[in-house]
Order: sequence, then structure tokens, then C-alpha cells
Amino acid sequence: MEGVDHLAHERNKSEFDVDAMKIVWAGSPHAFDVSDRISKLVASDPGFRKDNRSTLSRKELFKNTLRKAAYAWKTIVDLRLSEEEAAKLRFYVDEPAFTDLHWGMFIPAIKGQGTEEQQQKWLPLAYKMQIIGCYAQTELGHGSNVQGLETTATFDSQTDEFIIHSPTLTSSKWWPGGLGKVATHAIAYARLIVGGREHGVHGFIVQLRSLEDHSPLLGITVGDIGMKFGNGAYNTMDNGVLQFDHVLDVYSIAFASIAVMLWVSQVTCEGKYKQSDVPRQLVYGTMVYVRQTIVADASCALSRAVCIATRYSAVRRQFGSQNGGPETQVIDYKTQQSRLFPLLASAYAFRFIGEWLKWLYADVTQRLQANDFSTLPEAHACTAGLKSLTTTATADGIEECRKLCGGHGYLCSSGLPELFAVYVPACTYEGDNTVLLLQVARFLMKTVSQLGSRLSSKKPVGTIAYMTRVEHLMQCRCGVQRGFAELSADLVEAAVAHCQLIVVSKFIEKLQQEIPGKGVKQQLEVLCNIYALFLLHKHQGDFLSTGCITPKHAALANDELRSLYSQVRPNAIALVDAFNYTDHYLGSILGCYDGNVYPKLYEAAWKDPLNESVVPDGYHLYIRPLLKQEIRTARL
Ligand SMILES: CCCCCCCC/C=C\CCCCCCCCC/C=C/C(=O)SCCNC(=O)CCNC(=O)[C@H](O)C(C)(C)COP(=O)(O)OP(=O)(O)OC[C@H]1O[C@@H](n2cnc3c(N)ncnc32)[C@H](O)[C@@H]1OP(=O)(O)O
Ligand SMILES: Cc1cc2nc3c(=O)[nH]c(=O)nc-3n(C[C@H](O)[C@H](O)[C@H](O)COP(=O)(O)OP(=O)(O)OC[C@H]3O[C@@H](n4cnc5c(N)ncnc54)[C@H](O)[C@@H]3O)c2cc1C
Repeated sequence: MEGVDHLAHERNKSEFDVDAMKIVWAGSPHAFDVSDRISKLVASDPGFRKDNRSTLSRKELFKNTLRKAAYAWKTIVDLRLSEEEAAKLRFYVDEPAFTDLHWGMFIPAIKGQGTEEQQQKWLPLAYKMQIIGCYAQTELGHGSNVQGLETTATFDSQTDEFIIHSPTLTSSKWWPGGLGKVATHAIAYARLIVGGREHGVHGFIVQLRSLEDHSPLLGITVGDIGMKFGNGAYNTMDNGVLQFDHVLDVYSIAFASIAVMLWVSQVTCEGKYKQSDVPRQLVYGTMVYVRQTIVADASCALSRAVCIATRYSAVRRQFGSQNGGPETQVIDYKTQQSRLFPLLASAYAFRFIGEWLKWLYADVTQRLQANDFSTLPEAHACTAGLKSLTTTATADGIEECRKLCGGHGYLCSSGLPELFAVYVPACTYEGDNTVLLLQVARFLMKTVSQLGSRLSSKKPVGTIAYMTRVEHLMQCRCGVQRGFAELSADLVEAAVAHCQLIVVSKFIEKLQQEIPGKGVKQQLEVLCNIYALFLLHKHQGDFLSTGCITPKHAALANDELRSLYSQVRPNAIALVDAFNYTDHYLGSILGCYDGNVYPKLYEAAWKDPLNESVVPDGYHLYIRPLLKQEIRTARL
């Protein structure tokens, strides 16, 4: 029945202060207030409706996304929302769109790598959305290998122009979000050529379309790359293809010394290339920034799937009826708990590692401004490795949550297929996850000698087991006289182990902080232990081979996991309520707050366009002739 909370009995079991946990999850009382207010604003505005997406054609879907993005911007301007509130609005609008790349990459790239002059020229236009930008780095032939990019930017000091050109088919820019149909400007990455000499890949601000009629400028061929995985999903985004045919980078004429993005290098009007003495990898700075935001996004996506699967697992009953009594809630099966609760623990673990990574990124950015590059290698390894670890675990976790919901998890109305289809490219964009782990492996190879010293420090026992595992995995590999390439598959495993160590140790550190609220810290301790022991169980071969745990320890860890699952069980619904997601944002009948699933599923079915007529289109053309065919064939 509507208005009845079918999960009230579950909520009454909670052993901790859910409102206090909501603050912990949000990060602060202020963050909770912004998040709560904006999520309810979006949920209550019909202009942000999203339950009809799966019935729209690609063109209708895209036009609807443009409408929503424009409506969101109008909402932001009319309500004078702050940048924080605007970002929250984009998050709760929950639809990949060109604004993600404009605000999430184009602007950060100018802020992070542009000169003062470039920032003064471009940021005011971008903040007012008087230009719309994209991040055009990947090409048809190269994505992972940035140094393999083929687009050229040739400086002609005679005419004080940069000429941007796509010399080959494979140099076509390919994938940039927002490029296909919307962006008026791009930060295009090209090989800088000055005086016949090449100076590697740099970013250029290039106008693509007229600000008058949106037509592509002379020498620009641009379009969408076509349908992507899933039906609705990421097809709301115009990932594009772009070719330059000797395009004059008109801004170079007036700003020759600043058309090249980056304060790390300059081309003077006299055509002199000036490389300052900073690491060339700063050209990758935007990718590092986005990778750390992707880790926070992982906790959001995983928590959303876990919220759906947990609530539905409490609603769903199957088998176990005694004397005509109610059947067993599937959340009470140990197999369901052993699949679901590690994902619940991971969602919280990724939330806290995302908080730490945001701090690390801010710290390295501050140091860079003082020309202190000492922590850049660690920041690169951490952002790359944690982006890889959390997105792989989240993509796998969303699929597991779909399976935890049985057949109904496969319905679009569960919200899980769309969530999976939108989320999985995170394992590829901003760096293929394996390629990024290889970067971590390279970092570990260089620092393996320091790993041992970390063991001697006063660390919690759990952390020492994880540290010993990394050291052991590295020494097993590094001790063997074979090249990095030959050992790369093994080194990637060590890289994963290193990243898991970071997540576990930062979760433990989080628990050493003051955490207000009745029972809140105790719940987080249970989740931290689940996360650490689940991984220890999953990788027990590694831990046993280090000798720092015995088979008896491994068995005890497994027993402890079962006990921890029993401790989580009465609190499971409250722990997902703490995410504070509206039904609108969840977009899931299975995950609806009141647990009134069956009537909603039944009602939703009849809204499908296929049910607009009792007899389907095509019956008379195809089915009736089939049914009425000659008797002789019916005997076959
Ligand atoms: C409506 C209104 C709304 C308003 C509000 C809206 C708010 C929205 C806000 C936020 C939303 C955010 C949304 C974001 C959405 C994102 C969607 C996805 C978009 C996707 C974009 C992309 O995919 S962009 C392209 C990404 N591409 C890659 O990641 C390529 C991966 N490859 C590389 O990074 C490099 O090629 C690689 C590192 C693999 C190799 O580089 P190379 O130069 O060859 O270097 P190498 O020889 O390996 O190493 C040399 C040396 O350099 C070190 N190093 C390498 N990289 C870095 C680095 N990044 N930083 C520091 N150091 C680096 C490396 O370790 C080596 O060191 P040494 O060993 O020599 O010491
Ligand atoms: C939805 C989506 C949005 C995107 N948005 C943007 C955008 O806005 N802007 C932009 O510039 N780009 C964007 N991209 C492109 C994205 O950044 C690249 O696809 C990504 O960096 C992976 O590069 P690739 O496609 O070349 O993969 P490849 O490197 O070709 O990967 C193919 C396989 O090769 C393996 N491999 C590659 N190199 C090595 C190696 N050295 N050792 C071992 N294995 C290796 C990989 O692990 C993978 O298994 C987007 C991509 C997607 C899917």
C-alpha cells in the first residue's frame, strides 16, 4: 500500500544514529545540507524527469539531454547556485552530458595549465558558458599512448600563426565528450613543431564552431562517433570525431605567446620555444585531477547499486516458509550476505579513500605552485592506481548487485542495467585500468627498496599483513632477472595489492578520527574489518605465501567474516539509508525507500509502449499468417 513503509521493521533494528552517519557519508554537516537540499530540488522538479529515457530514440534522447542541461544551467543562474551546489545539481540530474566535460575537464585544464593571460581570457567566457569546451586528446589511433598522438601544431613565426592539422586518418580526434555536436572550443592535444623541431605533445585552445550559427569553422570536420554500449546510458553524450585541415589557430595571431596551453612552455612571438624546468608530465595534469574525482564517483555509483540490492534483498522472500508462515528474506541467506556486504563495506571504503585522495591532490597542487615536485610521482601513482582499483571493483560490484536482485534486477525499472551501462566506461576513460596499474608497478619498482622500511614503523597489525603482501609480491617479481614487460602481468597484481593496502590503511586512519553519533564508529569498524578480511580471504594465497598469516589464521578470518556479516545484518537498511539517496536519483523500483516493490513493478510494466495495444503491431502481417498456415505444415 502507498504511504506504508514496508521496510520500517528493518529500520527499527538499526543500532546506530543514521542521521549522524549521513553526515559522515556526506563529509560534513555543510556538505550534507547542500547535498540534501539539491537532491530534493532535482527530485521535485518535473524538468529533471528521467524515467522515460529507455523509450527515446538516440536523437530524442540527445535533444532531451540538451534541454535538461540548458534547464539545469537556468536553474543554477536563477537560483544563484554556488559552484558546489551546481556540481551537486549536475550529479543529481544524473545524465552524462557535455557539461561534464566543460566543467569537469575544459575549465580545470585551463585553471591547472593555462597561463595567467589564458585564464583571464578564457575562464570568464567558460564560467558564463559563453563558450562550451571539450577535452580533445584521444585519437582514432592512440588513446593510452599520449606520446603517440599524431595531430600537429606547427608554429609559423613569419605569420605568427599555429597551424593545427590532422595528418592521417588515425590522427582524427576520437571520443572527446561534448565534441560531436555541442562544443564550440576544444583543448586539443597536438605535437608542437617550432622552427622544424618537434617539442612533444602540448594542449591548444582551438575554436571549433561559430558562436553565431554553431557551424564548424573553416578546416574543421566534426561529428558524433555513433551509438555506444547500452540503449540510453552514455548515448546522452555526443562523443565526437574531429579532423583539422590546416586550421589556423586564430588565437595564436593575437596571443602567439600564449596560444600554447601551459605555463610549462611558451612560444614567443619571435618563434622561440621556451621549456621551463618543470616535469613535462604536468601536461597530464588534467587527467590526474579527473582521476581523483573518479574515485569519489566510484563510491557514489557503488553505493547506489548496493542501496538498491540491499533494500530489495530485505523485501524479497524466497523459500523457508514454516507452517504457512512468511518465506525467508533473501538478505538472511549467508550466501546473499557474503556477496552483498563486502560491496557495502567497499562503498564506504571508497568514500573515505576518495576524501583522502582529494586531500592528496590539493596538497600536490599546492606544492607544484611552489615548484616542489617531490610528491608528484606518488600523486600520479595513487590517482592512477586508485582510479583503476575503485572503478574495476565498482563496475564488477554493480553487475553483482544486478545478480543479487534475481530476474527483476534485469528490468530497466530496477535502475541497475542503466547504472551499469553508464558506469563501465570508467574502467577505460581517463586511462585504461591496466595501463594505469602498469604506471603503479613502475612506481613500485622504483621504490621497492623503501617498502621494507615501511614495515618497521608502528602500524596496525592488519596493515602490516597487507604491507608484507606487497613487499613479497614485488620481491618475488623483482628478484627474477627478467624485464618489466615479461613480468608485467605479475607486477600488475602487486600494483593492485599496493592500492588495496592504501584503501585499508586509510579506512583504519579514518577510524582514528573523532566520529560523532551513537554507534556510528562501531558500524564503520565492522565495515572496515569486512573490507580488510574479505580481501584477505579473496587473496589468501598471497597472504599465506608471505608467511605473515598461517592457514589457521585464514580459517579464523573466514569465521570472523561470518560473524561480522551477522553484526551488519540488523543495520544493513540503515547503512544504505545513510547514503540519503532520493527515489528519483536511485531511479529504481527495487530500491524504493518504502520497499513497496511489487505494486510498482506491476504498474510500471503496463506503461511500456508495447502495451499501448493489446494486439501487437505486426500481428496481422506476420503472426496471423503463421498461425493460419496450411495444415500440412502444422503436422511437421
Ligand atoms: C549544467 C551545469 C552543471 C554545472 C556543474 C557541473 C559540474 C561537473 C563537475 C565535475 C564532473 C566531473 C565529471 C568528469 C567526467 C569524466 C568523464 C570521462 C571523460 C574522459 C576523458 C578522457 O578519457 S581524457 C583522456 C584520458 N587519457 C588517458 O588517461 C591516457 C592514459 N595515458 C597516459 O596517461 C600516459 O600516456 C601514460 C602515463 C600511460 C604514459 O605516459 P608517458 O608520457 O609515455 O610516460 P612514461 O614514459 O610512461 O613515464 C615517464 C615518466 O612520467 C611519469 N608520469 C607519467 N604520467 C604522469 C602523470 N600524469 N603525472 C606525473 N608523472 C607522470 C611516469 O611515472 C614516469 O616517471 P619515471 O618512471 O620516469 O620517474
Ligand atoms: C565513454 C568514453 C568517454 C571518453 N571521453 C574522452 C574525452 O572526453 N576526451 C578524450 O581525450 N578521450 C576520451 N575517451 C578516450 C579514453 O581516454 C581512451 O579510450 C582510454 O584512454 C583508453 O585508450 P585506448 O582507447 O587507446 O585503449 P588501448 O590502449 O588501445 O587499450 C586496448 C587494450 O590494450 C591494452 N594496452 C594498451 N597499452 C598497453 C601496454 N603498454 N601494456 C599492456 N597493455 C596495454 C589495454 O590494457 C587494453 O586492454 C573516452 C572513452 C570512453 C570509452
